[in-house]
Amino acid sequence: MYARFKNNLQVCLKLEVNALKKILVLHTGGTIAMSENKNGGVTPTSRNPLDEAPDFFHGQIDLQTEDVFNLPSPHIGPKEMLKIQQRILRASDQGFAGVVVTHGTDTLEETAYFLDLTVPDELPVVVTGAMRSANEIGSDGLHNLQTAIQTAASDEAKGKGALVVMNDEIHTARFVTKTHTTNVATFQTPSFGPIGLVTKKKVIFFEKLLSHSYHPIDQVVDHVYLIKAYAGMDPELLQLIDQPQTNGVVIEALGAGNLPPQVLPALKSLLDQQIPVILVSRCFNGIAQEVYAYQGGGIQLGKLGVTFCHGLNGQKARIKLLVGLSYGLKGAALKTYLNDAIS
Ligand SMILES: NC(=O)C[C@H](N)C(=O)O
Repeated sequence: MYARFKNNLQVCLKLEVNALKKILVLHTGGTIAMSENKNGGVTPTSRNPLDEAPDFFHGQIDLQTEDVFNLPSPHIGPKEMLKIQQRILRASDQGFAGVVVTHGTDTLEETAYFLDLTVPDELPVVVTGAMRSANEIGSDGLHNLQTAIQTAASDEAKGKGALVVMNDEIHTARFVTKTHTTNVATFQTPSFGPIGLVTKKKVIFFEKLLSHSYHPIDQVVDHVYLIKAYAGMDPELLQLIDQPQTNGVVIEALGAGNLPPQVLPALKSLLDQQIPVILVSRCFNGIAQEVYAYQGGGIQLGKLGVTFCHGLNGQKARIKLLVGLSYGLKGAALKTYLNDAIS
């Protein structure tokens, strides 16, 4: 379906590229590969809209395109993420200078962070998508694809971990999140902001990555859960996942990292069985920390053995827990791995 685009598109970065670079574009589906039908529903089409991509760069980038699969992103889970990662790991041996992944936006931040945690950062990986399908007015797919390729081809993109490029902004996969259901400016990085911009003339980075570790896993564990705390939280939620197959749980806690006291017995039962329990905040900004000393407060939770994961949102912390467990990390090593989100 993508063959014509794949084989014919010899594109070039019209701006600041010195040598011909080999960039791999991996399509995985999402709105960027969809069109609106006559009833107003947005669906994957038999002819992929990206086939219509113009020759943006006039032969100055050696661009190769492949379909990994064509799925709406709510159909994507860790097994599909692993498939994308395995293809990217092969790409570095095949002489590609960078990889762009097109992806549905609903779970884009999770796939992007999975790639950040499992691919070495010498190979730029840039994930992009679209909020408007190909035949909607103001469709953003081709523009995002173009700017993502520009970013992947930029020398500065190396050593930054996986990136998300949408709406002319460059964000780290680690912290970016989808903040709006439909707006094209949906991808934002709470607390920190973007680390770069794609302008009409060039790709500009204004932040450096301080540290990056990766774990090249080749399988993924399952039964890693994500639960959100709320006022009057029912302990039954935690009791329900108290099962032999449970590998770990992330809780989006209240405020700075606190839980209602009535869930403590169920929480303790999980911890007594060495099931890792990771705490993040349900707040949009800031980090979860051991601050409060009342019952259910962060200090008590820390003493019980809960792991605080600083700065990640719930869905990212779940991906990190899943990657750590899939790599075989346990006990103190797993705790350190999850603590270290910011640095
Ligand atoms: N804008 C999008 O891509 C949303 C779509 N539902 C998806 O994630 O596949």
